Amino acid sequence: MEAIRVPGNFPKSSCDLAQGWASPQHTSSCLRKHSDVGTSSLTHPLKNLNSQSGRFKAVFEGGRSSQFLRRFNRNQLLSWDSYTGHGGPAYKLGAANSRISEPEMKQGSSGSVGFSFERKNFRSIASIRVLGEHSSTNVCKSDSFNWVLKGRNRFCLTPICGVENRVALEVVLEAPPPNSPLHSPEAAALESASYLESLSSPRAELGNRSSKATQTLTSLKKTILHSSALTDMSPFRPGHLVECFEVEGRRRLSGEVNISGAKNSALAVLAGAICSEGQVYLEMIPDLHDVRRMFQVLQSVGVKVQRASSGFMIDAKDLTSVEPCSEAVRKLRASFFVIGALLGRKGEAVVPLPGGCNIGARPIDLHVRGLEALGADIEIRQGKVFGRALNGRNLTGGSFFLDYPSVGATETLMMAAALADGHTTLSNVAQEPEVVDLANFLNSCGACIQGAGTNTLSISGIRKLHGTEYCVIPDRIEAGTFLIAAAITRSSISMNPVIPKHLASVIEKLRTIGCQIQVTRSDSLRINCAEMLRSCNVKTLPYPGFPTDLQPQLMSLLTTCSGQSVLEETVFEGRMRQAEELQKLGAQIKMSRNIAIINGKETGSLLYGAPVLATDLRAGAALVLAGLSAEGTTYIEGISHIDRGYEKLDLKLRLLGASIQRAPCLPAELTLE
Ligand SMILES: CC(=O)N[C@H]1[C@@H](OP(=O)(O)OP(=O)(O)OC[C@H]2O[C@@H](n3ccc(=O)[nH]c3=O)[C@H](O)[C@@H]2O)O[C@H](CO)[C@@H](O)[C@@H]1O
Ligand SMILES: C=C(OP(=O)(O)O)C(=O)O
Repeated sequence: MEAIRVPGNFPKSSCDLAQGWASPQHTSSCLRKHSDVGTSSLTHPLKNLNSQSGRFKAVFEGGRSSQFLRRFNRNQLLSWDSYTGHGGPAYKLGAANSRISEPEMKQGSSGSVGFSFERKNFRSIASIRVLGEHSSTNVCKSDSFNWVLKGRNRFCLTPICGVENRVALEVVLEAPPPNSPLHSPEAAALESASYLESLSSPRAELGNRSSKATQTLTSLKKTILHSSALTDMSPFRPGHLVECFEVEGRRRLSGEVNISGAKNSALAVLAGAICSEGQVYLEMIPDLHDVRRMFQVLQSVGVKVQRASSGFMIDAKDLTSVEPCSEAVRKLRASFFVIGALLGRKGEAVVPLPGGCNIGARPIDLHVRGLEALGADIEIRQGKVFGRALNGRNLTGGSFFLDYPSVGATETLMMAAALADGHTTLSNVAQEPEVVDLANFLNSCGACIQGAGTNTLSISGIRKLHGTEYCVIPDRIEAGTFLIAAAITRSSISMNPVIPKHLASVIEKLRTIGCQIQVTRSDSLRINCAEMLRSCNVKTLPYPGFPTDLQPQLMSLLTTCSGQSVLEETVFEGRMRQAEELQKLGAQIKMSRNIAIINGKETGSLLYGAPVLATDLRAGAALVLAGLSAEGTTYIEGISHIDRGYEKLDLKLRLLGASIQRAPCLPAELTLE
């Protein structure tokens, strides 16, 4: 491999800080102030490199000055792409480091530079390694830099340790052989990295999610982004290069993590917005693939969706169709719940059978039978559910007992009954916080729903619902995932906003195994974990029992606890597929149907990094957590599942000090060849 050294020469006094680390603001001002210093030059002409040579190494010294990078640019092979000293691309691209606390991230970030590699010399970037080096008296650690692939031949590098007087970076680029998949047009899949990083605008990035919807509807009418930009999807195609998470384990986490709005509430409330004929302003809507797909579902029946202020404005006044887009519906479970709202509003609906996590059969019989009890005629053919009010106009109130307290069926029927003629009683309903959130939302639109949070709902139908402003609850499953992340890494972290009551069963189990959890404010939690945690037995149940959506993550944790744990999944029959993947990391798990017997030995098992596959959303989260604890590197494929339901999981973990990156990888079926 050829190496090019690029020396920089920056005066020491200007940017030094006593501790060797600066706040981003300080770094930024240093960068601006001294952009005219530095005498970088190429000691080896890059242009002499043979484009076929495969890889080269470039070493930058003193590389924290934009000017320095501009000069580097003039050597033609690297072209300066973007630079900001304060709150610009570094922020937007999600550059993060454990040493930058979240409030600092909000205000600005250290300098970020984008590099473009001209294609005449390098066809594409296969991988980048950024290495820190000792320089002068300061130590620059390798995790003091962050990089993001921005496409086939562009990447963005962010030196977090901008205060270092003399910094050396080593960037290794590999130009793959001409027949590599990277050279095919499909290499555009690499751009998914930048897509994922750019999912939210800088303002939305870890922003103040706890703020309530305070703006008036009038001011919110000044929307800032049109809806077409809200539903862009990643260009993944089967068989092409995909992203995986690369997790370096055995690092402690610290700091505070910001919890997003609840996925399952947001999706239900978005479906519920169809019930309203007024303008609905929603806050705490997380930026997730599932939410974007839900926007597509709404838009396909004529609902207007616009980003407004820090939330979204939804206008379902003029519905143009009762048949939502099949492609979007088939990608998530909650999309199906719109059938209740459409039948309620229009007296008819045609909704494809839904998708969602592959965790069991997931029938819709309770939805169907419940709708029939409300006066709908339902027929299922060609993968679609055709429903219409028997009287040709509206649904009518009725009584229905759910054989199982299904979350989705309760939500579907609540929406339908809210608009039906007359009174409805639903018994043995789900009591999950997301069900209560939907009821609160519909009531804020003028619906009359009583009993949410108990096992019986009493609903008086109201023909027309009005607009509202509503803030979705924080995601208890995301919060639970971070609690377990702290436990599996034996760390101490805080989180906010949360509703501690929603996590009661989870907190209780974590305390049983030895974690200390304090409710520090009404909406904040802190967890401290000792080195030795002990086993426990857990069974998933409908709320307020232990949530099935945290079972896979808990399984990862229990593999590291001393003694034998028995974990039973009772909600979904196929939700322990992560066990097989955890075994690849060395976990001692014996499966018997839906029961996992986990042996953590006397001192708890040590996991070892390996390539694994996320088979669904929470299984993916479980593997990330296991990777955080494992010795070595864990590569997690199938992370599109994780992006369905976690808002920037990797960025949030990095902010806590984890080493987790998105990296391009060949999907399993290609690597088998
Ligand atoms: C988008 C959303 O909110 N998803 C959540 C919702 O899924 P979802 O609403 O699909 O889950 P349900 O509560 O409906 O499912 C629970 C059980 O009931 C069964 N069932 C369900 C409906 C039906 O008509 N017939 C039937 O037999 C299911 O197969 C499953 O075994 O609740 C689950 C249980 O808390 C969570 O894991 C999901 O994250
Ligand atoms: C199972 C889940 O989601 P969905 O119901 O959307 O598949 C989940 O959130 O864990």
